[in-house]
Amino acid sequence: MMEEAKFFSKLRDHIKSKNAFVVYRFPNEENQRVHALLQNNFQSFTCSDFSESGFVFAPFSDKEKIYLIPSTEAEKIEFQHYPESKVDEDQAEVIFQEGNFPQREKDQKDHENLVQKAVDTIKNGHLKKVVLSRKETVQVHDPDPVRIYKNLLDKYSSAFAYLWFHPETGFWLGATPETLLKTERNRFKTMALAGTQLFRNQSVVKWEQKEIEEQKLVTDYILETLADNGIERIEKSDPYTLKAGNLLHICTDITGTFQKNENGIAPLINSLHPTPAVCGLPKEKAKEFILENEGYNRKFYTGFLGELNLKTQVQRSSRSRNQENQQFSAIFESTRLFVNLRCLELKGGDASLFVGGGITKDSIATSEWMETVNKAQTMKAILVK
Ligand SMILES: C=C(O[C@@H]1C=C(C(=O)O)C=C[C@H]1O)C(=O)O
Repeated sequence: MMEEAKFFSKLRDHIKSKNAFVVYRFPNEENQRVHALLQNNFQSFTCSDFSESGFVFAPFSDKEKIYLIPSTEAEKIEFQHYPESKVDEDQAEVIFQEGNFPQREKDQKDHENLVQKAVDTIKNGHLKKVVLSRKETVQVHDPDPVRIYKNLLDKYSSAFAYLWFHPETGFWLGATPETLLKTERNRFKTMALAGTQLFRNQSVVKWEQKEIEEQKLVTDYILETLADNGIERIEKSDPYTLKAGNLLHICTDITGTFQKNENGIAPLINSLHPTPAVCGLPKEKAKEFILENEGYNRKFYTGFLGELNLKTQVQRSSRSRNQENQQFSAIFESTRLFVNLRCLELKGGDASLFVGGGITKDSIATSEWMETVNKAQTMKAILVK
C-alpha cells in the first residue's frame, strides 16, 4: 500500500508524461482503498473482444474505439484515502452551488423541445422509452484534475469514483451509482436502475407510478435479454431505493450463472450495453432516435468502464491468516464494470457535464429538464473549491 501523498505526487509526474492512467474507488469501499493503473508507455491500446485484461473505457456508440489500459503495460498501485472532514451530500449544499453555474434559458428550451418530441413519438406508438441527454459546458476556476478528483473521493463514497486520462480522450471524471456487470468465476451481477427524485432527508420515500413502471421496464428487459443469452438461475431482488449523491433511484439487483465458453464475457456485455437505463426500448429504435435528435456526441457518457478480466487473489477464508491456510488462496479472474453516469470531460479550463433521463409517455418536459439540472449538481458540486 502506497502512502496517499506519495501517490498523488507520483500521479502529478505521470500526468506530465502524458501517458494513460486511471484512478478508481469501488462503491462503499470499507477499507478506503483506491486503485490506480499508470500506463508505463505511450502506446494506445484498444479492446476488441473483451478477452483482454486491464481497465476498459468504452463509449456509448458501438462504432467508436474502446480504450484499454492493459494490466501488463501499467504499474498497479493501491493507497487509502481518508476524507479530510466528513462532507455530506445533503440538499442545502446543492442549492448553494446553484449560483456558481447559472442555467441558460436556451438549454432549457432545447431540452424541453427534445423531450416533447420524444413523448409525441412514444404516443404515436413508435417507442416505449428513450433516454435523452444534454451536455453542459461550464468554466472551472481551478481545473486541476487531481484537486477535483480528491473532492470526488471525499464526497461520493457510495459511487464508483474515477479519474481517467488517455492522450486520445483527455481527462474524464465521474461518480456513477450504476453497475453494468460484475463477474466472479461463473457468477454475475447486474442492476436495473431508473426513476429519479431528489433526496430531501425524507424518512419515507414515496415513488410515483410513472417511476415504478419505468424502472420495471428496465428490469423486465434485462431479465429477457439474459434469458435469451442462455443465462441460468437468474434471480432478482425486490426493487429498493438507492441513494446517489443528492438523488434517489429505484434499483433491482439481478444475479445469475453463465456458462463460460470461448467468447468469455463478451456476449454478456454486448447484450447488456446499452441497457434501457441509458438508451431505451426497443433498443435499436431508441438508439436511432437518440442519434438523430440529441444533436451532440455523448462520447463516453452512458458508455461503461472498469476492471476487465483482472486476476484477483482471494483467501478461502478471510479469517485464516496462518501459514496452514495459505494453500487455500486462489487466483481467479473478475470483472467489475460500471455505466458511465454523473461524469464530466475536463478540457482546457472547461468542464463538460453530461446528464439525461428516461422519457416515457407520461413524461413532462419541464420536470425532465429539472431532473437533468439536479443530476448536473452531482458533478458541479465537486468543481468548486
Ligand atoms: C441517464 C442518467 O441516469 C439514468 C436515468 C435515470 C432516470 O431516467 O431516472 C436514473 C438513473 C440512471 O439509470 C444520467 O444520470 O444522466
